[in-house]
Amino acid sequence: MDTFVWDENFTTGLVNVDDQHQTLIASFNALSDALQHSNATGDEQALGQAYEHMLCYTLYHFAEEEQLMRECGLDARHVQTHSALHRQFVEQVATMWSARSALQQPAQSFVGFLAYWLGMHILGIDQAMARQMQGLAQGLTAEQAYAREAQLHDQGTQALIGMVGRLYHVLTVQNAELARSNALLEQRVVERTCELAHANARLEAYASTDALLKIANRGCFDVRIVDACASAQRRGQPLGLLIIDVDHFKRYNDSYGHPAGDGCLQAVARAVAQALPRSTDLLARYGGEEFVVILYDTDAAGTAVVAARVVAQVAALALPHRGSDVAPHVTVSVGTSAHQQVDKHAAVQLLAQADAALYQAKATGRNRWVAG
Ligand SMILES: Nc1nc2c(ncn2[C@@H]2O[C@H](COP(=O)(O)OP(=O)(O)OP(=O)(O)O)[C@@H](O)[C@H]2O)c(=O)[nH]1
Repeated sequence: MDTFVWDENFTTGLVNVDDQHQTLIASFNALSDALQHSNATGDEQALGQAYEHMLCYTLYHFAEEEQLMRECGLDARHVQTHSALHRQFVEQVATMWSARSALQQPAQSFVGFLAYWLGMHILGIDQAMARQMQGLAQGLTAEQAYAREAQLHDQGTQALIGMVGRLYHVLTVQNAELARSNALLEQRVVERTCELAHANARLEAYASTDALLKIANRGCFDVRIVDACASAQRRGQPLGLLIIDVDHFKRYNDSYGHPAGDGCLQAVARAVAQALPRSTDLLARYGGEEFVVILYDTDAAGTAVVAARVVAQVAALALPHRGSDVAPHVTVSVGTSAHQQVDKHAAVQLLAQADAALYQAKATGRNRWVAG
């Protein structure tokens, strides 16, 4: 549907100018269609082409009109004002075009601006140009034609035309500013969302990490073991578990003091982490001096290998422990469990079995692992 409809009042009587106005209106209407179309389909390429075409033709028409005015010898004051309006239009249209993505209703705003501007321009200054050209043809001097044109309009009409022109200018500037502040606002929202996501991630990590040992805490383990069982069940994969307890740790604290005990736990956590073959395995602090490890896709044999490695790795630390009657250094006991086929009760069972095995490891001399 045509946005801008030709009206006989737009006829200036200058054949070339009228023809060009008709072509210009056709290019405005084509752009209007492309805007509506791109709204519905997102086809930016056709829209860009329609805009380029409209702009090129506008520039061509303005240049032709300005040349015609000079050739006819119109009064310089008119030529100057008229050319300034052309330049203003090109600036305004470019501003609106670049800001259109931030406008509430880009198609309506943009096309509305084109239609009203062109209407005002043809009815106003283009008709004034045509009348002055007629004046010249009738033998008036450029100055006389210009003066007669001024008399044609009462002061109220002149002021009104001037005001409408200024109104367009203000509107365009405001639209551009609105678009800029919208873009700024959007950017701020993106930045704040990003900061919030980082803060949430930090909070989540903080909430699921043991402050002393910097490994997963009990809460994290409780969630992960349920997930691990569900995943193993779904994929038909085995799942292994270790519970690790530092031997005679109370005596360690008693002998070396609580801060040294903290350091010992940190060293043990590092040693256990080194004994874990896969980055997907989860080491967590189960409580006090107890650790727990989830071994994904690991059967009983694999679990036994890891358990043996944990016991050896901690012993290899050779951390002196004068209170221990097991060895002169810090040792751990490990209870293991592994399910070949995981079902929905697996988490509770794996923990109970590993716990019972740990008890056995303690009861049978410590510094060892026992399979549950
Ligand atoms: N330094 C320190 N000690 C802790 C921490 N958490 C728990 N403990 C201590 O660890 C000790 C655990 O002692 P018990 O549960 O009796 O076990 P144990 O002495 O290791 O003896 P077994 O397990 O039988 O070998 C307690 O004295 C707790 O106070 C901690 O974060 N830092």
